[in-house]
Parts: sequence; structure tokens; C-alpha cells
Amino acid sequence: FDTTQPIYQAVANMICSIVYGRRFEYDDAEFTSLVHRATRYIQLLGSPSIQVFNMFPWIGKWIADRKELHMITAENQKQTQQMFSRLKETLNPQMCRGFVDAFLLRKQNLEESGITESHFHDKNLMHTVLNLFAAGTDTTASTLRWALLFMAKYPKIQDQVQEELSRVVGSRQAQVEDRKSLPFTDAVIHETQRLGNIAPMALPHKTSKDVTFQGHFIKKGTTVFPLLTSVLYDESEWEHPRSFYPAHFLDKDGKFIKRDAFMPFSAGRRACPGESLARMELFIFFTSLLQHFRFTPAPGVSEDELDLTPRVGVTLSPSPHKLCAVSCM
Ligand code: HEM
Repeated sequence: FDTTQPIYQAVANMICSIVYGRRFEYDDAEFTSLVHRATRYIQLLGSPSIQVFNMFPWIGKWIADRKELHMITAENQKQTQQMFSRLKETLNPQMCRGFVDAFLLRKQNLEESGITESHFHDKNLMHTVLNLFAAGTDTTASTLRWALLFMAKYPKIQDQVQEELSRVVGSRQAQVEDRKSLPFTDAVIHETQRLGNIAPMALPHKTSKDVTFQGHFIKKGTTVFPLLTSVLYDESEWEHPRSFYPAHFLDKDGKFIKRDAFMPFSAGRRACPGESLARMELFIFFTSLLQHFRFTPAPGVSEDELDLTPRVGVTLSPSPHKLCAVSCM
């Protein structure tokens, strides 16, 4: 099977639970269209034509991808507005179901106290919810897809993860607190994020004042891209920067070690605000999947043939591929 859809759906449901206070069945038409648009949106944002448009916006009207991007945004807003309307009709201050309820109740309280000029307005709610889906779905889903691909490609490493999981956790569901007792599994997840390098250029930022950085003068207002690849693949930091080598995160006794050069969530004040959620999701999804299934290449494909060349987009995700999940319960 192609890992894209089920993994995207599982991860998007996490955001739905937080934002709307409910999850969706995987055959729910409203949910499948939401996930489909989120996937397509990210694909389009990373397409060469949109990259060129971002550099030369005046060519905008000739770019077909841009039209589709606008269409998807309009549909997203329409569907999200419908979700908000349903939540508004059943809003109950005694039972806050999720982020949207919390936002609406705060807005209501402010309005009742006569405060109309606040950040709690409909436009902000819409953009925050759309941002949470855009930032929190593709990133985590692509990382999980890399993790499964690495497991299928490196079966001996998969053996070690499954041995550790069955020894430490057994058949019960793993919990976040188990992470410290699972150093090898934790190292595999970290190494997946390092080599997967899903956000190679993080997000652009503008300097708020003149800065001199490592001898280079950067004028106030300059757009700066933090190149996370330069740290995650730094030859002076990692023994095997371009290989999948979980021992990067283990000491000689097999204990987990933190590494300063591990920064897939970027650094500083604008580092990823979803880091703790993402780390929790990666751990719970990865351990549950590996407890239940053995991942192998599709029939007729050898481990060597599994291609690790990334598909270039806004994020780096695995190129299209298929895996087998063989039940091991
Ligand atoms: C493996 C998963 C994830 C990775 C690798 C990741 C990585 C990043 C990176 C590199 C940035 C740019 C930081 C910078 O500009 O310096 C970022 C920004 C952001 N991330 Fe994540 N992220 C992940 C998951 C999530 C999740 C689950 C959420 C929320 C549900 C989230 C929400 C955001 C938001 C809202 C921003 C923009 C922050 C801002 O503009 O200040 N991310 N993320």
C-alpha cells in the first residue's frame, strides 16, 4: 500500500481532535476531501511554478498552479466556515470541546464586556485553524512515512526496535513515559527526523534590526532562510551525516544522548510551536505501528531498490513508493 493517505488521515485526525474536539471516520466524505485538499495544497506550494512565482510575483496571472491554489483556499475556507457554524449552534460554556470552542467563548466574553478591538475575531480564528492544519499535518505525516520507509529498507534496525518494544512495553499500548526506557526506539525516531530533513529551509524570516553574523553584515529588513540541512547534515557534527545511523543518538552503553546539532524544529523564538505535539505523535504512532506490523518492501522489490531520494516540495517527503504491513500480533 501507499503510506500517504492512511498516515495523513491519522495525523489530520489529531488536529481535528484538538481543533474541533472530534475525530472523523476514514470514509467520511467531508474528512477525505479535507485531507485531499491539504495534501494537494502542500504539493502545489512546493511546485516549481509556485516557487518561481514567489520570487517573481508579477508573472502570477500566467501560473495555472496559482489558480488551483486559490481554489483550494476558497474551498478550505468554505468547509471550515461550515464547521464553525455547526460548533457555534451547539456552543456550551460548560463543555469546551476544543480550540474553536475556547476561541469562540473567549470572543463572546470579550464582546459581553464591551471589548470589540481584540485578536479574537472570525478572520483570526479561520487563519489560525487553517495554519494548524497546514503546519501540523504534512510535517508529521511525512516524518512518519520516512520512518516506515527506513524500517522497510533497514530490517535489522527494525528487528532491534521491535525487540526493544516487546521487551519493555510488551503488548500494551506504549505511553509517552515509556520513551526514556526505549533508548534505541527514541534514537531511531531522532535519526529519522535528522536524515529525513523534512523542512530544509525552515521558514523565511526578516531581520528586525541590522545584524553582524559570523562576520557578515545583514541589513535590517533582509529576508533570511535558516538552512536546517546545513546543521542536520553537518560533517563536523555527525559521524555518518548522509546515512541512517541511529547510533548518532546513543552512547557506548546504548543510552540515549541529546545532540546540539539536532534541530529539525529550527531554533530561537520562532522555532516550531508544535514541537511537543509532533514529538508525542511521532512516538505514539511509530511505536504502535511497529508493535502491530512488520514493514517490508512491496513484493518483487528488494530493500536496496527502495529509493531514498526525496520528493522536493515545501517539505521533503519520500518519493512515491509502496510498502507491505504484515501483522505480527
Ligand atoms: C515533525 C513535525 C514538525 C516539524 C519537523 C516542524 C518543523 C517546523 C519548522 C522548521 C518551522 C519553522 C521554524 C522557523 O521558522 O524557525 C515550523 C513552524 C511552525 N510549525 Fe512546525 N513542525 C512540525 C510539526 C508541527 C505541528 C504538529 C504543528 C501544530 C499543530 C506545527 C505548527 C507550526 C507553526 C504554527 C509554525 C509557524 C510558527 C511561526 O510562524 O512562528 N508544527 N515547524
